[in-house]
Amino acid sequence: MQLEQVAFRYRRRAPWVLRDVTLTVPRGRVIEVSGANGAGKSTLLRLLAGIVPPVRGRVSERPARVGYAPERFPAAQPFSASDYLAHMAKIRGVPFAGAADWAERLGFAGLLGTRLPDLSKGSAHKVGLIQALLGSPGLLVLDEPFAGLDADTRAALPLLLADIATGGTSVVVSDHQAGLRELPGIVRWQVSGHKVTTGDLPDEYAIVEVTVPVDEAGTLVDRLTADGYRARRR
Ligand SMILES: Nc1ncnc2c1ncn2[C@@H]1O[C@H](COP(=O)(O)OP(=O)(O)OP(=O)(O)O)[C@@H](O)[C@H]1O
Repeated sequence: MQLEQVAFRYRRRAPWVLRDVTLTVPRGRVIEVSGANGAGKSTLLRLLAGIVPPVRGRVSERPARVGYAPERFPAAQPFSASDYLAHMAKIRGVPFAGAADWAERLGFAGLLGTRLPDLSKGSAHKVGLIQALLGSPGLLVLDEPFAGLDADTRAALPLLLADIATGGTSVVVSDHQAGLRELPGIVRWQVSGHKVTTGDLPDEYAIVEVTVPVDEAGTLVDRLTADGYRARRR
């Protein structure tokens, strides 16, 4: 999936939130989107998920099935969690059993019969996550998924997301709480100054991995740095 020269603002003549955003969403990776409050992270996520269309530019090759969990789950709805999820599964044409599996993995199984307005904030948030995960989306977009989660679920979520990415899904996550900090292979995007910095290398650069004895690592990094290369010890 690609964004080409995408620009977005919420109203005509309002300030641009994002401008000239050109990027490729890698398949099968977890992508962490960070940036200051109000930088435009949620806006970028809405553009990726197709909740809002770009004002300028083009979004192409979005996977057919997209899962999206907004920052705040709208819990003021007169259904039980399981009725709500069964309804969402039906809309997407996927079996409800998937919702029950995710509920189990997120420690929510015992609350499926609870009415949405009676759920705690964190539990309601889990319903938002479960509905996004339904039906194996090719693109999974989660806005602040760690917010309000209990310690066990917070600890489990990074590996669960990595697992989903392994199946080929692009998992895009905005995260103020550094919940994904330790995840190996994570792709990092930074939103600031209306732009998105992806850290992608320009075509004329390559990454070379070198294995050296531990006691030579520091010297090698210093030498490469002195020679003008970007080197870091892993
Ligand atoms: N529905 C909306 N209508 C008008 N302006 C909006 C709307 N949503 C966001 N904005 C504005 O767009 C800008 C970017 O907001 P956005 O929510 O994308 O930032 P963010 O990086 O996700 O912030 P935070 O870290 O606080 O969640 C802000 O100036 C915000 O006021």
